[in-house]
Amino acid sequence: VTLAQNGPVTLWARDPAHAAEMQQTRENTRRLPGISLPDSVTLTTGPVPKGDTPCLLAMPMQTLGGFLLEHAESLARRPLVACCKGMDLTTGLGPTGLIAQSCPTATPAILTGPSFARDIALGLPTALTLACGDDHTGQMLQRCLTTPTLRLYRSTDTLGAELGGALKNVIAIACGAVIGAGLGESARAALMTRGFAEMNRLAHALGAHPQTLAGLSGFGDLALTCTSDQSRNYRYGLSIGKGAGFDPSLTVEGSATARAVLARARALSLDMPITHAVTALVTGELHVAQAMDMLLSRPLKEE
Ligand SMILES: NC(=O)C1=CN([C@@H]2O[C@H](COP(=O)(O)OP(=O)(O)OC[C@H]3O[C@@H](n4cnc5c(N)ncnc54)[C@H](O)[C@@H]3O)[C@@H](O)[C@H]2O)C=CC1
Ligand SMILES: O=C(CO)COP(=O)(O)O
Repeated sequence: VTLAQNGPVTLWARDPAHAAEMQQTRENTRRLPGISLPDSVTLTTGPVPKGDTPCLLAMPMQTLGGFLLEHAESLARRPLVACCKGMDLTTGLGPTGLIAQSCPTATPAILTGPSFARDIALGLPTALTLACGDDHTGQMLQRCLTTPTLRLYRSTDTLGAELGGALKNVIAIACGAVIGAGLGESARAALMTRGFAEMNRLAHALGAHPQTLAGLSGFGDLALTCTSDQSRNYRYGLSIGKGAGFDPSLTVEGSATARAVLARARALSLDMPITHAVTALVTGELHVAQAMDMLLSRPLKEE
């Protein structure tokens, strides 16, 4: 919706019936009700159109690998901008890592940072990170994808940018759980801060630039997602804390990502206690009180 201000946009959808419905109503009533699709958005379905124009890949993380393999021919030799946040359970890779593996002739990039889809579509001011290892392509993407209300900052650190977006969702589930369980805002601040330390520990071990985590894609998105009940990850955590049900059709990236991150951390002998606690919460191994006991009873250490 926001990119349509810059020129024509083709919106590809995998479900022909849904594409036809969006074409007719000019609205995505399932995912973004109340927002009109501008006239410059054209709906398409079937094979992804070939070409050399950038493609934005906006789908849940655990479906990205299958999508890349299925459409590899159409996606070759063009910039592919991942919009998803997470770590693939099968490979332990983030979105740009998966793109590099599955579409080796494409140029991987990632668009990430603090932003709710509805805020962007409503034209509310938003700032994001656009990371691309090839800075020439990154500059082109920054120009093409910036709109009057969406301001993009450029980076070449795709690994750091994608780790920030993946890891903040895990911490947001933890924050939702403590608020839902009535454990207080001081506990949430502690989780956000120690969660950020955990994010930095993994990012450093994997070779990300330390400054990237301090930017929009790391600290910025952590601040938004851990404090807003617009966030599905935070709301999922709230439901765990309250012992309430949660709509399973909603995309909650932090749940699978917590498990994928824990597996990578273990392989690197890294201590990630909050990720461990969130994994135990989402798999039902521990209740919130037990997870909190586990965190509080750890040996005392330097900050
Ligand atoms: N909604 C938001 O505010 C934001 C979402 N994101 C990220 O964007 C990614 C997608 O999230 P949302 O769009 O919110 O989820 P959503 O659940 O609203 O929509 C997911 C879309 O992906 C499609 N999809 C599902 N499986 C697919 C497959 N196998 N192949 C192709 N398409 C498939 C669905 O039909 C649906 O249109 C997530 O990684 C999320 O973290 C990032 C920033 C903001
Ligand atoms: O990534 C987001 C905000 O930057 C969206 O958060 P949720 O996926 O938790 O809704």
